[in-house]
Amino acid sequence: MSLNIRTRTQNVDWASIQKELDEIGFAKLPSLLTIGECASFIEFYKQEELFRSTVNMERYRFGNGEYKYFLYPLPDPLQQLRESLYVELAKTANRWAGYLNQPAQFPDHLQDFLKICESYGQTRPTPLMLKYEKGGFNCLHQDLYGDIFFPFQVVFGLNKRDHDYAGGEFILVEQIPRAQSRGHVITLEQGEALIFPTSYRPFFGKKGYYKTKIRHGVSTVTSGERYGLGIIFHDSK
Ligand SMILES: O=C(O)CCC(=O)C(=O)O
Ligand SMILES: [Fe+2]
Repeated sequence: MSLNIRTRTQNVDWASIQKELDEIGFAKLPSLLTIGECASFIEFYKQEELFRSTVNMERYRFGNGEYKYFLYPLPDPLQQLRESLYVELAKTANRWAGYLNQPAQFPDHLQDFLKICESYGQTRPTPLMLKYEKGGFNCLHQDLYGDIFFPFQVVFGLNKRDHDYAGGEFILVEQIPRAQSRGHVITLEQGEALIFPTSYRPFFGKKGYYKTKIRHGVSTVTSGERYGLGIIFHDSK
């Protein structure tokens, strides 16, 4: 039997992930979800009662595709992922705040961070699922839903690249002050995830650390259907 998701998350080599996050700002997680778990998330997508809203991306000119925000209570595997990933990433978030001479502001556990969100009127759940068909894409954006935001988010690939779909690479664009922007293209295998900055990262330059603004998106899906699971830690207004 496979270990529960919380234990699998704890067993990741976080020291090397932390190092990668410090060096390049983003890091891939090894497959945390089994193929069966990916399939059950794709099944969730059809169950309207699990979601609080559905967004047609074309309508808002966000891209071409559809996404749905989950309702509370989140499905158990998602709750486990959100809580256990938060514990590790809060360490990085506080370290990054230190690089930028800000106080450590992220509590050790998700439930305490969500209390801070609540005090700012951010109470609606933000974890989401996204679906793109041929021709689908997601414009470069940031997912900020109020004054409070957690500096990392995580996205999981739920189906098999170059089998269930083609194209649809994940894109990060880093806006470097007084310089040209840098793009990163990341492919996700089924069950793999990417940790990336929600808004900015501390970048070590000649005069110490400064912030580079980071936006993310998805390139055009050229065939098939691509499903993703996005874990955002701050709640929304
Ligand atoms: O579909 C994707 O991979 C993009 C996900 C995304 O924008 C998010 O998780 O915030
Ligand atoms: Fe996003």
